[in-house]
Amino acid sequence: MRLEEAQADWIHIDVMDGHFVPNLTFGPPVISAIRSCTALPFDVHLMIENPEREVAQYREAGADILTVHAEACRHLERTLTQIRQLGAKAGVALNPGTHESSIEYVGDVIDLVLLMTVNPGFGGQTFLPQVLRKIENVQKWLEKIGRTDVRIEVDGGITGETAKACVAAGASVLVAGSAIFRAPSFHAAVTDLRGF
Ligand SMILES: O=C(CO)[C@H](O)[C@H](O)COP(=O)(O)O
Ligand SMILES: [Co+2]
Repeated sequence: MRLEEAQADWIHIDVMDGHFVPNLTFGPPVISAIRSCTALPFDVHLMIENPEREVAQYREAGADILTVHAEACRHLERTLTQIRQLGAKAGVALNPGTHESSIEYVGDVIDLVLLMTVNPGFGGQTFLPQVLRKIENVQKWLEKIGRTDVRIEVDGGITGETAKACVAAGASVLVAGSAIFRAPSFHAAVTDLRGF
């Protein structure tokens, strides 16, 4: 697999339902079909309404990390606990316009915080620099509650330059779509991003 050769650490998979975001991708059958292609962890980003109804199917399909949007969950704590009970790592995602205080009371049941650095729905968008302050705030909050094991992931418009600023602010997982898939060499693109 080309992403393994490129030495990517995880495969980030964007699931969009056409309701939570104005775009539609695929569901568990496609994830299940590609599961046998690689042993790399599947980092599944669920941009779907009411994810609690579907997390078990995505886990069954091969997700290692399941990230749900705080904006899409009526009972966020319950959904994150449900993901952990399924044996997956639980991630919570925030849109650029959502304040970090919306995850203040779920600090005990998360393994990852995904901060969207574009409005979700499409690849190839421009990084929103105002999210850098949110990365710093989340990093400080995780330190305060003694959860420095929780990773901060950034997603959207990540390039060499924006990656550097995100890592300086506290991010440790970089999602890159266009920066890898539009590059002449996947390996060179991953190596570039790993430099930060
Ligand atoms: O969740 C996403 C969009 O909703 C994608 O993961 C993200 O946009 C990655 O693509 P790019 O690096 O091209 O911005
Ligand atoms: Co994503």
